[in-house]
Amino acid sequence: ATLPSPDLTGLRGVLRTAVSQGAPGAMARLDDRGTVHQLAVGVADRRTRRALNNADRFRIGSVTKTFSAVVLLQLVDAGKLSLDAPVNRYLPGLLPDNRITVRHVLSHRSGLYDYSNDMFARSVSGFEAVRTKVFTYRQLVKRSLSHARTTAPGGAYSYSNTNFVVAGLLIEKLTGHTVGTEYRKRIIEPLKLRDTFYVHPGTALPGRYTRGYLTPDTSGAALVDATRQTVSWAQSAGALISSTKDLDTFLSALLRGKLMSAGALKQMRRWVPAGGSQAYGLGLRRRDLSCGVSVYGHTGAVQGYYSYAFTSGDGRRTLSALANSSNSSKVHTTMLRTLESSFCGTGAR
Ligand SMILES: CC1(C)S[C@@H]2[C@H](NC(=O)CCCC[C@H](NC(=O)C[NH3+])C(=O)[O-])C(=O)N2[C@H]1C(=O)[O-]
Repeated sequence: ATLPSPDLTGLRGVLRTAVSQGAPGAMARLDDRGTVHQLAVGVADRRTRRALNNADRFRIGSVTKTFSAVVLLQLVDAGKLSLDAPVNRYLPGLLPDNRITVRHVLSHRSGLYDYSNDMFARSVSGFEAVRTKVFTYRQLVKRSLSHARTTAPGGAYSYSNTNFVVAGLLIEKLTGHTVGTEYRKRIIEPLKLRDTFYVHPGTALPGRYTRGYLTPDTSGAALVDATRQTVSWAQSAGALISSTKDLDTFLSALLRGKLMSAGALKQMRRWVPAGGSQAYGLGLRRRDLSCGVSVYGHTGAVQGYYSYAFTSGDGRRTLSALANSSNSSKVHTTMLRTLESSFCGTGAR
């Protein structure tokens, strides 16, 4: 079915609203069957007042989870991994329950507690305590296992970064390489993603980038420049750097079946309810919009950066957006409306 025409006026209005709500800058790149629209409002740097531009790279947070899922599904295609095998078959003794499978982990149904809940209960001090730290995957899993599980294996969806730290451990065990190497070999180089990097444990963003600003919990307190960080608390769950252009390319290629077999993509698109108008597959979100259109991709929230990368079912219309702000439900809710303007057009409710 053909999509409604994009509402570019509405899209620009959404970005302007996000900036009026406290984001220093907001931008979006819409690729509609090869016709590209790039919009940006506000600044990349509050000190220099340099204007934000779609050429600016940024931290993509949990959009990284989709990259990690792609690597693992390619390993399924290669016969090196079974989605319904226990994680402990590949990583003996890692998890306290042999019933937790790879599929449970990739669909947030493992019951593994999300260690970041404790880590960032106080947003600024929690961030400052870890921003330059380097964790091992096993240290992060250990933090999770110090808490009770949230559900029995295969129970209801319960989002947890721990799941995609386990995904990183699986990638490194099954390939003998770092996740950075596997992202580069399997996704970045084949798709020519020139702005996409995995620099962990480095703290610098390569080349041209936007700074990111964490909103403190205390209303009216000064924004915290969160740009320099290792993102070691997330790694394979959230540490990639990319651009709106590269995310458009990645999500479109994914939904057009360019990154794995049709069978593996079908597995990735087996949905479980994820609250409201959302569903979750394997490292992939489905959002059902007001006009009845469903879009596929992921959102990201890492200190200083809210990111959004979604495509239509046929991968022909793709939107990536960024606000260089975080810890602001107002900005996040507003930025989600970029999807409505892009895929529902003026018919968005
Ligand atoms: C489910 C989400 C939104 S949260 C999850 C992951 N990001 C995190 O788990 C980091 C949370 C702390 C971020 C911080 N918030 C606080 O410190 C709050 N006390 C801020 O906003 O800067 C990511 O990315 N995911 C998003 C996703 O998957 O869409």
